[in-house]
Amino acid sequence: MASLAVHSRKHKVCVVGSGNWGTTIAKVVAENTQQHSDIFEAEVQMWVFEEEYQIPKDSKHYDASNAQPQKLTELINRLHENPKYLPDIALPKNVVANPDIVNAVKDASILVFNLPHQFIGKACEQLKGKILPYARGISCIKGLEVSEHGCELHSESIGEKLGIYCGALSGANIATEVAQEKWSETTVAYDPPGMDSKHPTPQATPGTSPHGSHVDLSKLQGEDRTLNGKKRKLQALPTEYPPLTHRNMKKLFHRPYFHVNMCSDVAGVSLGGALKNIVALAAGFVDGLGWGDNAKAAVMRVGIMESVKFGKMFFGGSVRTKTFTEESCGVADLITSCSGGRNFRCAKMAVAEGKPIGEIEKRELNGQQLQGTGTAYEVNSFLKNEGKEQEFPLFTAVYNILEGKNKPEDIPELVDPSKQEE
Ligand SMILES: NC(=O)C1=CN([C@@H]2O[C@H](COP(=O)(O)OP(=O)(O)OC[C@H]3O[C@@H](n4cnc5c(N)ncnc54)[C@H](O)[C@@H]3O)[C@@H](O)[C@H]2O)C=CC1
Ligand SMILES: O=C(CO)COP(=O)(O)O
Repeated sequence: MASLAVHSRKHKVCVVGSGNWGTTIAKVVAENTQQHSDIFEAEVQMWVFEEEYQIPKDSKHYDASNAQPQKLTELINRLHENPKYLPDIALPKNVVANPDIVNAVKDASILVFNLPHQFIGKACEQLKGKILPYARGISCIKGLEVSEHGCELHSESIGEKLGIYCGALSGANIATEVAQEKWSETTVAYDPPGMDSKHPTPQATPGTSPHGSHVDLSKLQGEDRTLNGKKRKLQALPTEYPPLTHRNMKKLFHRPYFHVNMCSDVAGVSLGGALKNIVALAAGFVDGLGWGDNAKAAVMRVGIMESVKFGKMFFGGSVRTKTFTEESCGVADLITSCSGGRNFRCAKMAVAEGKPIGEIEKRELNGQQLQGTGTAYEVNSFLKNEGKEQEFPLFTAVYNILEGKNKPEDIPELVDPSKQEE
Protein backbone atom coordinates (compact mmCIF):
# COMPACT_ATOMS: atom_id res chain seq x y z
CA MET A 1 0.00 0.00 0.00
CA ALA A 2 1.40 3.42 -0.92
CA SER A 3 2.37 5.74 1.94
CA LEU A 4 -0.06 8.64 2.36
CA ALA A 5 2.11 10.37 4.97
CA VAL A 6 1.91 14.15 4.93
CA HIS A 7 5.17 15.75 5.98
CA SER A 8 5.25 18.99 7.93
CA ARG A 9 8.70 20.03 6.68
CA LYS A 10 10.26 20.33 3.25
CA HIS A 11 13.89 19.87 2.32
CA LYS A 12 15.92 23.02 2.01
CA VAL A 13 18.85 22.77 -0.40
CA CYS A 14 22.18 24.57 -0.39
CA VAL A 15 24.76 24.26 -3.17
CA VAL A 16 28.21 24.75 -1.65
CA GLY A 17 30.18 26.21 -4.56
CA SER A 18 29.45 28.43 -7.54
CA GLY A 19 31.98 27.78 -10.29
CA ASN A 20 31.23 26.51 -13.78
CA TRP A 21 29.68 23.24 -12.56
CA GLY A 22 28.51 24.56 -9.19
CA THR A 23 26.38 27.23 -10.83
CA THR A 24 25.06 24.77 -13.42
CA ILE A 25 23.97 22.33 -10.72
CA ALA A 26 22.35 25.18 -8.76
CA LYS A 27 20.30 25.93 -11.90
CA VAL A 28 19.29 22.26 -12.31
CA VAL A 29 18.37 21.89 -8.64
CA ALA A 30 16.46 25.19 -8.49
CA GLU A 31 14.33 24.18 -11.47
CA ASN A 32 13.48 20.97 -9.62
CA THR A 33 12.78 22.53 -6.22
CA GLN A 34 10.17 24.69 -7.97
CA GLN A 35 8.69 21.73 -9.80
CA HIS A 36 8.59 19.39 -6.78
CA SER A 37 7.27 21.85 -4.23
CA ASP A 38 5.74 19.02 -2.17
CA ILE A 39 9.26 17.81 -1.27
CA PHE A 40 11.55 20.83 -1.50
CA GLU A 41 11.50 24.48 -0.50
CA ALA A 42 11.81 26.50 -3.70
CA GLU A 43 14.70 28.73 -2.62
CA VAL A 44 18.16 27.28 -3.28
CA GLN A 45 21.06 28.92 -1.51
CA MET A 46 24.35 28.93 -3.45
CA TRP A 47 27.50 29.65 -1.47
CA VAL A 48 29.82 31.93 -3.45
CA PHE A 49 33.50 32.42 -2.59
CA GLU A 50 33.24 36.20 -2.74
CA GLU A 51 35.34 38.16 -5.19
CA GLU A 52 35.13 41.42 -7.10
CA TYR A 53 34.30 41.07 -10.76
CA GLN A 54 34.41 43.59 -13.56
CA ILE A 55 31.73 43.11 -16.22
CA PRO A 56 33.60 43.23 -19.56
CA LYS A 57 32.84 46.17 -21.85
CA ASP A 58 31.58 43.89 -24.61
CA SER A 59 29.07 42.16 -22.28
CA LYS A 60 25.33 42.73 -22.73
CA HIS A 61 25.29 43.58 -19.00
CA TYR A 62 27.81 46.40 -19.25
CA ASP A 63 26.43 49.87 -18.51
CA ALA A 64 27.32 52.94 -16.44
CA SER A 65 26.08 51.27 -13.24
CA ASN A 66 28.68 48.51 -13.44
CA ALA A 67 31.68 50.30 -14.93
CA GLN A 68 33.54 49.45 -11.68
CA PRO A 69 34.30 45.96 -10.27
CA GLN A 70 31.46 44.68 -8.07
CA LYS A 71 30.87 41.85 -5.66
CA LEU A 72 30.14 38.65 -7.59
CA THR A 73 27.26 37.72 -5.26
CA GLU A 74 25.55 41.06 -5.89
CA LEU A 75 25.96 40.66 -9.64
CA ILE A 76 24.56 37.11 -9.57
CA ASN A 77 21.51 38.15 -7.52
CA ARG A 78 20.83 41.22 -9.68
CA LEU A 79 21.48 39.70 -13.12
CA HIS A 80 20.28 36.14 -12.29
CA GLU A 81 23.40 34.97 -14.05
CA ASN A 82 26.92 34.11 -12.94
CA PRO A 83 28.78 36.42 -15.33
CA LYS A 84 32.23 35.12 -14.39
CA TYR A 85 31.85 31.34 -14.20
CA LEU A 86 28.73 30.65 -16.30
CA PRO A 87 28.14 33.65 -18.56
CA ASP A 88 25.08 33.95 -20.79
CA ILE A 89 23.06 31.33 -18.89
CA ALA A 90 19.90 32.59 -17.17
CA LEU A 91 19.52 31.27 -13.62
CA PRO A 92 16.13 30.68 -12.03
CA LYS A 93 15.24 33.53 -9.65
CA ASN A 94 15.08 31.10 -6.73
CA VAL A 95 18.88 30.65 -6.83
CA VAL A 96 20.22 32.99 -4.14
CA ALA A 97 23.95 33.71 -4.11
CA ASN A 98 25.30 34.01 -0.57
CA PRO A 99 28.90 34.93 0.38
CA ASP A 100 28.45 33.68 3.98
CA ILE A 101 28.94 29.91 3.97
CA VAL A 102 27.46 29.37 7.44
CA ASN A 103 24.39 31.45 6.65
CA ALA A 104 23.97 29.70 3.28
CA VAL A 105 23.68 26.23 4.87
CA LYS A 106 21.33 27.38 7.66
CA ASP A 107 18.38 24.95 7.91
CA ALA A 108 19.53 23.06 4.81
CA SER A 109 18.73 19.36 5.05
CA ILE A 110 20.43 18.69 1.68
CA LEU A 111 23.94 19.99 0.99
CA VAL A 112 25.26 19.70 -2.56
CA PHE A 113 29.05 20.08 -2.51
CA ASN A 114 30.32 21.42 -5.81
CA LEU A 115 33.63 23.25 -5.76
CA PRO A 116 37.17 22.52 -6.95
CA HIS A 117 38.55 19.76 -4.76
CA GLN A 118 41.44 21.83 -3.38
CA PHE A 119 38.96 24.09 -1.54
CA ILE A 120 36.66 21.53 0.08
CA GLY A 121 38.83 21.00 3.19
CA LYS A 122 38.60 24.69 4.18
CA ALA A 123 34.86 24.77 3.42
CA CYS A 124 34.30 21.76 5.73
CA GLU A 125 36.29 23.44 8.51
CA GLN A 126 33.98 26.43 8.27
CA LEU A 127 30.88 24.22 8.24
CA LYS A 128 31.79 21.86 11.07
CA GLY A 129 29.14 22.07 13.79
CA LYS A 130 27.16 24.64 11.79
CA ILE A 131 24.94 22.35 9.73
CA LEU A 132 21.84 20.37 10.63
CA PRO A 133 23.19 17.18 12.25
CA TYR A 134 20.89 15.01 10.14
CA ALA A 135 21.61 16.78 6.84
CA ARG A 136 22.42 14.62 3.82
CA GLY A 137 25.15 15.50 1.35
CA ILE A 138 25.85 14.87 -2.32
CA SER A 139 29.36 15.52 -3.60
CA CYS A 140 29.70 16.60 -7.24
CA ILE A 141 33.46 17.03 -6.77
CA LYS A 142 35.82 15.15 -9.08
CA GLY A 143 38.95 14.53 -7.07
CA LEU A 144 40.43 12.55 -4.19
CA GLU A 145 41.75 13.47 -0.78
CA VAL A 146 45.20 12.06 -0.15
CA SER A 147 46.75 12.49 3.28
CA GLU A 148 48.93 10.56 5.69
CA HIS A 149 45.80 8.50 6.40
CA GLY A 150 45.67 7.27 2.79
CA CYS A 151 43.38 7.99 -0.11
CA GLU A 152 39.79 9.00 0.55
CA LEU A 153 36.81 9.84 -1.61
CA HIS A 154 35.51 13.37 -1.11
CA SER A 155 32.08 11.93 -0.35
CA GLU A 156 33.73 10.00 2.51
CA SER A 157 35.92 12.79 3.82
CA ILE A 158 33.07 15.32 3.74
CA GLY A 159 30.89 12.81 5.58
CA GLU A 160 33.56 12.19 8.19
CA LYS A 161 34.42 15.85 8.73
CA LEU A 162 30.79 16.95 9.06
CA GLY A 163 29.38 13.82 10.67
CA ILE A 164 26.78 13.30 7.95
CA TYR A 165 26.08 10.84 5.17
CA CYS A 166 27.33 12.02 1.77
CA GLY A 167 26.62 10.41 -1.62
CA ALA A 168 28.05 11.38 -5.02
CA LEU A 169 26.95 12.74 -8.40
CA SER A 170 29.22 12.28 -11.41
CA GLY A 171 28.81 11.78 -15.12
CA ALA A 172 29.71 12.80 -18.65
CA ASN A 173 28.76 16.36 -17.93
CA ILE A 174 30.64 19.24 -19.51
CA ALA A 175 29.01 21.99 -17.45
CA THR A 176 28.32 24.48 -20.23
CA GLU A 177 26.49 21.86 -22.30
CA VAL A 178 24.29 20.93 -19.32
CA ALA A 179 23.68 24.62 -18.61
CA GLN A 180 22.61 25.09 -22.24
CA GLU A 181 20.15 22.24 -21.69
CA LYS A 182 21.77 19.94 -24.23
CA TRP A 183 20.91 16.36 -23.30
CA SER A 184 23.28 14.46 -21.06
CA GLU A 185 23.21 11.64 -18.52
CA THR A 186 24.61 11.45 -15.02
CA THR A 187 24.92 8.97 -12.15
CA VAL A 188 23.92 9.65 -8.56
CA ALA A 189 25.13 7.22 -5.89
CA TYR A 190 23.20 7.41 -2.66
CA ASP A 191 23.28 4.64 -0.09
CA PRO A 192 22.76 5.85 3.47
CA PRO A 193 22.19 3.48 6.39
CA GLY A 194 18.79 1.87 6.31
CA MET A 195 18.73 1.98 2.52
CA ASP A 196 17.39 -1.20 0.97
CA SER A 197 18.81 -1.18 -2.52
CA LYS A 198 15.82 -3.09 -3.92
CA HIS A 199 13.27 -0.91 -2.13
CA PRO A 200 15.22 2.23 -1.33
CA THR A 201 13.98 3.42 2.06
CA PRO A 202 16.76 5.30 3.79
CA GLN A 203 14.31 6.82 6.23
CA ALA A 204 10.78 5.90 7.14
CA THR A 205 7.64 7.17 8.76
CA PRO A 206 7.27 5.54 12.18
CA GLY A 207 6.09 1.97 12.13
CA THR A 208 5.70 1.34 8.43
CA SER A 209 7.81 1.49 5.32
CA PRO A 210 6.41 2.77 2.03
CA HIS A 211 6.00 -0.91 1.20
CA GLY A 212 3.73 -1.44 4.19
CA SER A 213 6.10 -3.64 6.22
CA HIS A 214 7.20 -2.83 9.76
CA VAL A 215 10.36 -0.71 10.04
CA ASP A 216 12.58 -0.91 13.09
CA LEU A 217 13.43 2.78 13.55
CA SER A 218 16.15 2.01 16.07
CA LYS A 219 18.08 0.41 13.21
CA LEU A 220 17.85 3.56 11.15
CA GLN A 221 18.68 6.05 13.88
CA GLY A 222 22.31 6.47 14.93
CA GLU A 223 23.33 3.47 12.89
CA ASP A 224 27.03 2.71 12.61
CA ARG A 225 28.48 3.04 9.19
CA THR A 226 31.84 1.67 8.18
CA LEU A 227 33.82 3.73 5.69
CA ASN A 228 37.41 2.74 5.03
CA GLY A 229 37.25 0.68 8.19
CA LYS A 230 36.03 3.56 10.35
CA LYS A 231 32.75 3.61 12.22
CA ARG A 232 30.69 6.63 13.08
CA LYS A 233 27.21 7.53 14.22
CA LEU A 234 24.73 9.05 11.82
CA GLN A 235 21.49 10.76 12.72
CA ALA A 236 18.37 9.61 10.96
CA LEU A 237 16.42 12.17 9.03
CA PRO A 238 13.46 13.31 11.19
CA THR A 239 10.20 11.83 10.01
CA GLU A 240 8.75 15.34 9.53
CA TYR A 241 10.63 15.45 6.21
CA PRO A 242 9.72 13.55 3.06
CA PRO A 243 11.99 10.47 2.96
CA LEU A 244 15.13 10.76 0.85
CA THR A 245 14.53 7.67 -1.19
CA HIS A 246 16.22 7.14 -4.55
CA ARG A 247 12.99 8.37 -6.10
CA ASN A 248 13.03 11.67 -4.20
CA MET A 249 16.78 12.19 -4.67
CA LYS A 250 16.30 11.68 -8.38
CA LYS A 251 13.64 14.40 -8.35
CA LEU A 252 16.25 16.86 -7.11
CA PHE A 253 18.60 16.35 -10.06
CA HIS A 254 16.70 14.83 -13.00
CA ARG A 255 15.65 17.22 -15.78
CA PRO A 256 14.36 16.53 -19.29
CA TYR A 257 17.86 17.49 -20.52
CA PHE A 258 19.76 15.91 -17.58
CA HIS A 259 18.91 12.25 -17.12
CA VAL A 260 19.80 10.73 -13.77
CA ASN A 261 20.46 7.10 -13.02
CA MET A 262 20.51 6.27 -9.31
CA CYS A 263 22.82 3.62 -7.88
CA SER A 264 24.49 2.69 -4.59
CA ASP A 265 28.17 2.47 -5.62
CA VAL A 266 29.44 5.72 -4.09
CA ALA A 267 33.10 4.68 -4.41
CA GLY A 268 32.81 3.69 -8.09
CA VAL A 269 30.95 6.88 -9.01
CA SER A 270 33.45 9.09 -7.16
CA LEU A 271 36.54 7.32 -8.50
CA GLY A 272 35.43 7.38 -12.14
CA GLY A 273 35.14 11.17 -12.08
CA ALA A 274 38.37 11.73 -10.17
CA LEU A 275 40.68 9.43 -12.10
CA LYS A 276 39.45 10.28 -15.59
CA ASN A 277 40.90 13.76 -15.07
CA ILE A 278 44.41 12.22 -15.05
CA VAL A 279 43.57 10.23 -18.18
CA ALA A 280 42.22 13.37 -19.90
CA LEU A 281 45.62 15.03 -19.36
CA ALA A 282 47.30 12.06 -21.07
CA ALA A 283 44.80 12.28 -23.95
CA GLY A 284 45.62 15.97 -24.28
CA PHE A 285 49.35 15.25 -24.29
CA VAL A 286 49.14 12.78 -27.20
CA ASP A 287 46.67 14.97 -29.10
CA GLY A 288 48.99 17.93 -28.60
CA LEU A 289 51.67 15.92 -30.39
CA GLY A 290 49.27 15.58 -33.33
CA TRP A 291 49.10 11.80 -32.93
CA GLY A 292 45.39 11.50 -33.74
CA ASP A 293 42.41 9.57 -32.49
CA ASN A 294 43.98 6.10 -32.31
CA ALA A 295 46.56 7.31 -29.80
CA LYS A 296 43.86 9.02 -27.77
CA ALA A 297 41.76 5.83 -27.76
CA ALA A 298 44.78 3.83 -26.56
CA VAL A 299 45.28 6.23 -23.67
CA MET A 300 41.58 5.98 -22.79
CA ARG A 301 41.67 2.18 -22.87
CA VAL A 302 44.63 2.00 -20.52
CA GLY A 303 43.10 4.75 -18.38
CA ILE A 304 39.83 2.97 -17.73
CA MET A 305 41.70 -0.27 -16.90
CA GLU A 306 43.86 1.57 -14.38
CA SER A 307 40.83 3.32 -12.90
CA VAL A 308 39.00 0.02 -12.30
CA LYS A 309 42.19 -1.54 -10.91
CA PHE A 310 42.70 1.41 -8.56
CA GLY A 311 39.15 1.07 -7.30
CA LYS A 312 39.41 -2.68 -6.74
CA MET A 313 42.85 -2.50 -5.15
CA PHE A 314 42.21 0.33 -2.71
CA PHE A 315 38.43 0.43 -2.24
CA GLY A 316 37.86 -3.31 -2.46
CA GLY A 317 34.45 -4.87 -2.33
CA SER A 318 32.50 -1.63 -2.48
CA VAL A 319 33.54 -0.84 -6.08
CA ARG A 320 31.66 -2.44 -8.99
CA THR A 321 33.33 -2.77 -12.40
CA LYS A 322 29.88 -2.23 -13.94
CA THR A 323 29.84 1.32 -12.59
CA PHE A 324 32.84 2.14 -14.79
CA THR A 325 31.54 0.38 -17.89
CA GLU A 326 27.79 0.93 -17.77
CA GLU A 327 27.19 4.21 -15.98
CA SER A 328 27.65 7.75 -17.26
CA CYS A 329 30.29 8.33 -14.55
CA GLY A 330 32.65 5.76 -16.14
CA VAL A 331 33.67 5.31 -19.78
CA ALA A 332 31.16 7.91 -20.93
CA ASP A 333 32.75 10.60 -18.76
CA LEU A 334 36.17 9.53 -19.97
CA ILE A 335 35.06 9.97 -23.58
CA THR A 336 33.51 13.41 -23.11
CA SER A 337 36.41 14.62 -20.95
CA CYS A 338 38.98 13.43 -23.51
CA SER A 339 37.03 15.24 -26.25
CA GLY A 340 36.14 18.65 -24.86
CA GLY A 341 37.08 18.81 -21.16
CA ARG A 342 39.29 21.53 -19.71
CA ASN A 343 42.03 19.10 -18.61
CA PHE A 344 42.21 17.69 -22.13
CA ARG A 345 42.15 21.09 -23.83
CA CYS A 346 44.77 22.67 -21.57
CA ALA A 347 47.10 19.64 -21.76
CA LYS A 348 46.83 19.67 -25.55
CA MET A 349 47.66 23.38 -25.75
CA ALA A 350 50.55 22.95 -23.29
CA VAL A 351 52.19 20.33 -25.51
CA ALA A 352 51.38 22.06 -28.80
CA GLU A 353 52.77 25.41 -27.54
CA GLY A 354 55.56 23.95 -25.39
CA LYS A 355 54.34 25.82 -22.29
CA PRO A 356 53.65 24.72 -18.69
CA ILE A 357 50.06 23.61 -18.23
CA GLY A 358 49.62 26.00 -15.26
CA GLU A 359 50.34 28.94 -17.57
CA ILE A 360 47.73 27.71 -20.07
CA GLU A 361 45.21 27.17 -17.24
CA LYS A 362 45.59 30.81 -16.10
CA ARG A 363 45.38 32.14 -19.65
CA GLU A 364 42.44 30.07 -20.85
CA LEU A 365 40.13 29.38 -17.91
CA ASN A 366 39.32 32.79 -16.39
CA GLY A 367 39.59 31.52 -12.82
CA GLN A 368 38.21 28.02 -13.41
CA GLN A 369 40.41 25.31 -11.93
CA LEU A 370 41.94 22.20 -13.48
CA GLN A 371 41.43 19.15 -11.29
CA GLY A 372 43.61 16.65 -13.17
CA THR A 373 47.00 18.17 -12.32
CA GLY A 374 46.37 18.16 -8.57
CA THR A 375 44.85 14.68 -8.73
CA ALA A 376 47.85 13.34 -10.71
CA TYR A 377 50.19 14.54 -7.92
CA GLU A 378 47.92 13.27 -5.13
CA VAL A 379 47.42 9.85 -6.71
CA ASN A 380 51.15 9.57 -7.35
CA SER A 381 52.05 10.38 -3.77
CA PHE A 382 49.57 7.74 -2.62
CA LEU A 383 50.84 5.11 -5.11
CA LYS A 384 54.45 5.85 -4.16
CA ASN A 385 53.60 5.38 -0.52
CA GLU A 386 51.92 2.07 -1.32
CA GLY A 387 54.86 0.94 -3.53
CA LYS A 388 52.46 0.60 -6.48
CA GLU A 389 53.65 3.19 -9.02
CA GLN A 390 54.73 0.52 -11.52
CA GLU A 391 51.28 -1.08 -11.47
CA PHE A 392 49.69 2.14 -12.74
CA PRO A 393 51.99 3.11 -15.62
CA LEU A 394 49.66 5.70 -17.20
CA PHE A 395 48.90 7.53 -13.96
CA THR A 396 52.63 7.46 -13.19
CA ALA A 397 53.54 8.67 -16.69
CA VAL A 398 51.22 11.68 -16.37
CA TYR A 399 52.83 12.62 -13.07
CA ASN A 400 56.33 12.23 -14.52
CA ILE A 401 55.42 14.34 -17.56
CA LEU A 402 54.04 17.11 -15.31
CA GLU A 403 57.28 16.90 -13.32
CA GLY A 404 59.39 17.10 -16.50
CA LYS A 405 60.90 13.64 -15.87
CA ASN A 406 59.27 12.15 -18.97
CA LYS A 407 58.05 13.56 -22.27
CA PRO A 408 54.59 13.02 -23.81
CA GLU A 409 56.39 11.08 -26.58
CA ASP A 410 57.40 8.46 -23.97
CA ILE A 411 53.78 7.41 -23.21
CA PRO A 412 53.62 4.41 -25.61
CA GLU A 413 56.79 2.87 -24.13
CA LEU A 414 55.74 3.65 -20.58
CA VAL A 415 52.36 1.93 -20.86
CA ASP A 416 53.56 -1.01 -23.00
CA PRO A 417 53.09 -4.13 -20.83
CA SER A 418 55.95 -6.00 -22.55
CA LYS A 419 58.35 -3.16 -21.61
CA GLN A 420 57.09 -3.35 -18.02
CA GLU A 421 58.05 -7.02 -17.82
CA GLU A 422 61.61 -6.48 -19.10
N1 LIG B 1 33.14 22.44 -15.10
C1 LIG B 1 32.76 21.24 -15.53
O1 LIG B 1 32.48 21.03 -16.73
C2 LIG B 1 32.61 20.12 -14.56
C3 LIG B 1 33.23 20.14 -13.32
N2 LIG B 1 33.08 19.09 -12.46
C4 LIG B 1 33.71 19.09 -11.15
O2 LIG B 1 33.02 19.98 -10.30
C5 LIG B 1 33.89 20.52 -9.31
C6 LIG B 1 33.71 22.02 -9.28
O3 LIG B 1 34.14 22.55 -10.51
P1 LIG B 1 33.62 23.92 -11.12
O4 LIG B 1 32.32 24.34 -10.53
O5 LIG B 1 33.69 23.77 -12.59
O6 LIG B 1 34.71 24.98 -10.56
P2 LIG B 1 35.58 25.99 -11.44
O7 LIG B 1 36.66 25.24 -12.16
O8 LIG B 1 34.69 26.86 -12.24
O9 LIG B 1 36.34 26.82 -10.31
C7 LIG B 1 36.00 28.10 -9.94
C8 LIG B 1 35.37 28.12 -8.58
O10 LIG B 1 36.38 28.04 -7.56
C9 LIG B 1 36.08 29.00 -6.58
N3 LIG B 1 37.24 29.37 -5.80
C10 LIG B 1 38.37 30.00 -6.21
N4 LIG B 1 39.20 30.19 -5.15
C11 LIG B 1 38.57 29.67 -4.08
C12 LIG B 1 38.91 29.53 -2.71
N5 LIG B 1 40.07 29.96 -2.24
N6 LIG B 1 38.02 28.92 -1.89
C13 LIG B 1 36.85 28.44 -2.35
N7 LIG B 1 36.47 28.53 -3.64
C14 LIG B 1 37.32 29.14 -4.48
C15 LIG B 1 35.53 30.16 -7.37
O11 LIG B 1 34.82 31.02 -6.52
C16 LIG B 1 34.63 29.43 -8.33
O12 LIG B 1 33.38 29.18 -7.74
C17 LIG B 1 35.31 20.05 -9.71
O13 LIG B 1 35.70 18.98 -8.88
C18 LIG B 1 35.15 19.58 -11.14
O14 LIG B 1 36.03 18.52 -11.49
C19 LIG B 1 32.28 18.03 -12.76
C20 LIG B 1 31.61 17.98 -13.96
C21 LIG B 1 31.74 19.01 -14.95
O1 LIG C 1 34.18 16.39 -15.66
C1 LIG C 1 33.98 16.93 -16.72
C2 LIG C 1 33.02 16.43 -17.71
O2 LIG C 1 32.28 15.35 -17.22
C3 LIG C 1 34.71 18.16 -17.08
O3 LIG C 1 36.06 17.86 -17.11
P1 LIG C 1 37.11 19.05 -17.06
O4 LIG C 1 37.24 19.49 -15.64
O5 LIG C 1 38.36 18.49 -17.64
O6 LIG C 1 36.53 20.15 -17.93
